[in-house]
Amino acid sequence: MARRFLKMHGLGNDFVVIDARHDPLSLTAAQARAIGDRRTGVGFDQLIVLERDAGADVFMRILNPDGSESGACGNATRCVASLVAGGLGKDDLTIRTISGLLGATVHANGLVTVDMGPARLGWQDIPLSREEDTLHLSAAAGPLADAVGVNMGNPHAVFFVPDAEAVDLPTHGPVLEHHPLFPQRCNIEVATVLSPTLVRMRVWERGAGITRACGSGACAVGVAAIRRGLAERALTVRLDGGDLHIAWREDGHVLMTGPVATSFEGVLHPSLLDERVPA
Ligand SMILES: N[C@H](CCC[C@H](N)C(=O)O)C(=O)O
Repeated sequence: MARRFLKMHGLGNDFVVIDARHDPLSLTAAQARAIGDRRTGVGFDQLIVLERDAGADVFMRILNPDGSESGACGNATRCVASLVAGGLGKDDLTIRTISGLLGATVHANGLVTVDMGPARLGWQDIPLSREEDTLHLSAAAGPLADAVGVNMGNPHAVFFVPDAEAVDLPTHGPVLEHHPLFPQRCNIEVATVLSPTLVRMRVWERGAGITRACGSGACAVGVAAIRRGLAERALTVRLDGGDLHIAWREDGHVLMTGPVATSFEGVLHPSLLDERVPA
């Protein structure tokens, strides 16, 4: 069966969004990988499937290009909020993920704020494979060491470095993503504090590799910088694709504000959804 989709992005972190609220769709990991191939499929950093939810305006399922599922995607949550708000004719929304219920507000200027929920900081929350102080993780690769662990609905390890531009992420990112300290693998951020209100970051995403932006990663970087005493509770995080504004409230919730964009709409050819498609 052919399926309509939207291509959306937040700061160049791009998504195939399939609205399955009226026509349920259950995708296998192999189907997600097929759609995600940038030459033989459509290509995406994350595949988002919208479903109906009895207790929220919408449920969003988040799949990586390797077919794995994630509990959070900050940039896609902004895109989904903007899309669903338009359809429902309201600016304040609730969005459920497998990690919980999020609140979002679409502002008159088009920017969207998502309450990404509380940052979870215990070693079991990240999760780690053994008890460790999440302010100083033991996982290391090349020059990268002494990370801060943060769970934003998905796992993150933030490495502060003198110059984030100089880090060889294609080499060290996958080693750290698969480090034995992280039983569910990990999203890896390298960050340089430019001032107490401005942090530069680059990301190696679990299941996706280098992307131009990662919203949950920007939240994790903000929280990590604040925990280390390097930043104020409201700051700008500068990603390859642009800036996100992050605020860590006293109650633990992390607010993320940034832009959304729609680039095109299309129809998936039925062969991409064929179960026999090679993985
Ligand atoms: N790009 C997303 C994160 C995707 C997370 C995914 N790579 C994982 O946790 O496996 C964001 O804006 O937050």
